[in-house]
Amino acid sequence: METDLRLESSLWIGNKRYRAVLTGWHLKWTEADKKNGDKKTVSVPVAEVVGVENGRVEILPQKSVEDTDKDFTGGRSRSTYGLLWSLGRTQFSCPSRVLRDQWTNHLRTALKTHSPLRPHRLLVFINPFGGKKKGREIYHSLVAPLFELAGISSHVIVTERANQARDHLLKKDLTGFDGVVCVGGDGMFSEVLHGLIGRTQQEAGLCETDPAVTLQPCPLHIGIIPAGSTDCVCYATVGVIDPVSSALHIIIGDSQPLDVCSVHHASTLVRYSVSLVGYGFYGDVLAESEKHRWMGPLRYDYSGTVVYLSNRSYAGIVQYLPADPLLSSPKDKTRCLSGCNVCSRSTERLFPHTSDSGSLYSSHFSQYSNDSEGEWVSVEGRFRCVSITCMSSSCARSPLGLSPSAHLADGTGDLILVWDTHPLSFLKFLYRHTSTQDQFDLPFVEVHRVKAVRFSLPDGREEEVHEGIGELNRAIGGEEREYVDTVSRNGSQQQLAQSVVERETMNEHKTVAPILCGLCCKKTPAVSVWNCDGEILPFTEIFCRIHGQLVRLYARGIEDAAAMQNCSQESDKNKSRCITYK
Ligand SMILES: Nc1ncnc2c1ncn2[C@@H]1O[C@H](COP(=O)(O)OP(=O)(O)OP(=O)(O)O)[C@@H](O)[C@H]1O
Ligand SMILES: CCCCCCCCCCCCC/C=C/[C@@H](O)[C@H](CO)NC(C)=O
Ligand SMILES: [Ca+2]
Repeated sequence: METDLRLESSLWIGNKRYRAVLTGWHLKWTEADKKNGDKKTVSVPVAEVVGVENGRVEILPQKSVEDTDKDFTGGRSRSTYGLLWSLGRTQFSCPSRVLRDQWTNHLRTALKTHSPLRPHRLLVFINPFGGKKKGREIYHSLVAPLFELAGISSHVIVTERANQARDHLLKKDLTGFDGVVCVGGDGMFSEVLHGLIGRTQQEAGLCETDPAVTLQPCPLHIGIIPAGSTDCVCYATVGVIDPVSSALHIIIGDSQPLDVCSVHHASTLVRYSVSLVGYGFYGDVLAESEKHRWMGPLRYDYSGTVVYLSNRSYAGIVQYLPADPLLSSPKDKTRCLSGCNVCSRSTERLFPHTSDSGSLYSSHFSQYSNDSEGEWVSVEGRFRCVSITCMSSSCARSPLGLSPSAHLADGTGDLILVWDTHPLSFLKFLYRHTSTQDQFDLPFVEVHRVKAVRFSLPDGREEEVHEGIGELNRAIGGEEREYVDTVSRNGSQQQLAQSVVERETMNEHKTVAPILCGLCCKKTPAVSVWNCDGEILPFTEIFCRIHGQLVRLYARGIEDAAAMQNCSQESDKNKSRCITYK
């Protein structure tokens, strides 16, 4: 294969002559008319070539093609500064048209051969109302031209309502698509996540509602073009919020597996999460921020302040199933970076090459109370917040995230327990998220690497929940119903998932009732709500299980930014070698 693709000839870039060689994995060109010691070589891995077109092509900001006989243009993804990528474009001139055609054909074949995960056809959902409402503009001006250069055909749907993307993925024909791209924020990603996981389980005949079932990993990749308010999933898997960098990761077919947490209540599936399942502070902030959506991304800062000042803590019982402490620890001060060893070893553990793949986990979860690999641990008390995160959950506000040493794809989540404490101590904890100071190095904070978590209220608290809701309903004239009514009325799992989401909207006043009581009626509520990747859950008592590597993103994890930055400070010669061979 390597020898079939090899091609070598003289090429011109501008008025300089180069000796160019395609070796299969790399395209290299070396200055031809200089003494050996002064010759510079540029080496581009074929895997990072975006596309090749005949003629002299300009791509951004607007595409233009000058159709010449002997020229071709190559686009490559290039690290401009640290984790930020841009499109590098080089126009080559050949001695003849025949040679030009040979170059473009060889390069295109090399792309197919050496980057098997490159998408050919993508389904794109744009949320026109996410973040600063720039989704459409971002896609059409920054992303579509790159997809076109890469020869990717995309079917674009601009959503007209919430949950349209999820419903489409659950019901419509997806034949021929290699991946699904969402242009929006974490909420839009969550829609795609639910649609794809649900569809995959439907087709595999698996019951999503049963937490003991080993779910089937999704065959389609997910790409995220960030255009939301927090864009935490993009930040934590790419390292920057930049639509062009994300588009380039999609084009070259980068593949990053991701753990997913399924959240259940009384034998029903409530939602999936990849980032934060948080009770207490983070739940309250979300509930408060929903009232101020009009503020855009600023609503979180405003609500964070309001909730902090209301100084709340909540009683609860947390039970958790610890992960194997020999594999990794949330306090080991490591970072999950591109090519992470802990995640790679987990791939072998999660998908062993046996005929009975997944058996380890299905047997492991068949009896929660009698687990053979570890014992459930139970703690009870008052908490400022209880958070479960499958990944670091880093974002612009908190560059190292909720749990800086969490792994994207190790099959575990980190449980962070913040016990009730003095308001200033809690502020210290929050503030440490914005710096490199260790937020776990505080006497009222615990962190555990876990496989499953159960949260329940101390005896008698459920009644207080209903009292709180009743109180508010009486105040606003709503009617009181049991949560579980709606759940038991639905037969199929898919209807169930949908009904839960729809019910959240319908009964929002009930789910946020305790919070509103706290803020408006100046009464500290007995219970908080759960924030599940930016959505409020309609239940307080939940069970969470982490499913290792259930989905794959078009991303490669965080590259070691320090190394990349050192790279960009080196000489040109070293720079190209460093970026190329890293
Ligand atoms: N056309 C639409 N009209 C109304 N809501 C929509 C539409 N399309 C998608 N949505 C919903 O909008 C919600 C928020 O969208 P999105 O996540 O893109 O932006 P965001 O909330 O600003 O960002 P983030 O989630 O990163 O904080 C999502 O939960 C999604 O279900
Ligand atoms: C006095 C300084 C206080 C600063 C407090 C900073 C705390 C930042 C922690 C940010 C964590 C973000 C976790 C991500 C959650 C997402 O899943 C979710 C959906 O987008 N976002 C939100 C805001 O709930
Ligand atoms: Ca994880």
